[in-house]
Amino acid sequence: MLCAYSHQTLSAKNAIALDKDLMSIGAFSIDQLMELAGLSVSQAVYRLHPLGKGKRILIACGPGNNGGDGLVAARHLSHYGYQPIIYYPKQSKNELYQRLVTQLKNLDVPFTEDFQSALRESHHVVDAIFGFSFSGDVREPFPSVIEALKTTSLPVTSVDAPSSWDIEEGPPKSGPGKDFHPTALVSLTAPKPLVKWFKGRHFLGGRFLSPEIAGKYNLDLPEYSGIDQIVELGPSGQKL
Ligand SMILES: NC(=O)C1=CN([C@@H]2O[C@H](COP(=O)(O)OP(=O)(O)OC[C@H]3O[C@@H](n4cnc5c(N)ncnc54)[C@H](O)[C@@H]3O)[C@@H](O)[C@H]2O)[C@@H](O)CC1
Ligand SMILES: [K+]
Repeated sequence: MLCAYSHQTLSAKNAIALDKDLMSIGAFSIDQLMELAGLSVSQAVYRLHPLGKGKRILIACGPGNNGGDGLVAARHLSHYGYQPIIYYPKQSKNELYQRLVTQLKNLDVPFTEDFQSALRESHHVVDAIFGFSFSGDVREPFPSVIEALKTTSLPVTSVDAPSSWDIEEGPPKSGPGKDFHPTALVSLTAPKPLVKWFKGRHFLGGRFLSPEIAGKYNLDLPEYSGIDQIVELGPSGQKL
């Protein structure tokens, strides 16, 4: 049964504030949060796209933490038996990301600079390009990548936000992201206001909220079951 409820979304401003609270009040390190976020994404891909549907998963990673979630998800997917391939054109020099890249190289996970060719050989795409800190027009080299995500016939799973969507206002009215509607979305911590415009399969992940922090942001979120790192929601964030 679907039942709508209030306070199920987090504005971009509150998502940033909550992220800081998780690291101060919550005493988490960014590595821990990214690991749990990426683990959630890997579980959503496994749920949506079991190994028998095809093993080649193209993971498009952006320059920030959304991209880091993609790198972590790729490592888990490799351990599950998938064959991830990474497109990561704007690599951060930050030590955290460099370690994530080394971990993937140690598993012989390939990196590519040719997104279009990799797309032709893949079975599923993970969009880990931009999350809650995206703003403005999409800058190079990502416009053609977003355009390809929009037109591909492959399923696309977006991490935290469909990349190029405004966190509050949803799909852009012009540019490469116009009419980009991914197959699935994994909202991290809590759905963002953009879910009002989302129509696909929707999961919540990032199982790290304490009652204190959830209460501070007045979040009324569903319970995770057993050892699951994800819980399925309605497209606009309703509890199922
Ligand atoms: N508390 C949470 O919910 C957590 C969130 N995490 C992830 O962190 C994400 C937010 O990470 P960040 O704040 O690093 O930001 P993002 O990863 O959303 O994006 C920031 C990067 O994108 C670039 N960028 C922004 N607008 C652009 C444009 N128009 N064209 C081209 N490049 C653009 C910025 O220069 C910056 O490098 C979340 O969406 C989520 O995926 C997790 O890693 C950890 C826990
Ligand atoms: K994304």
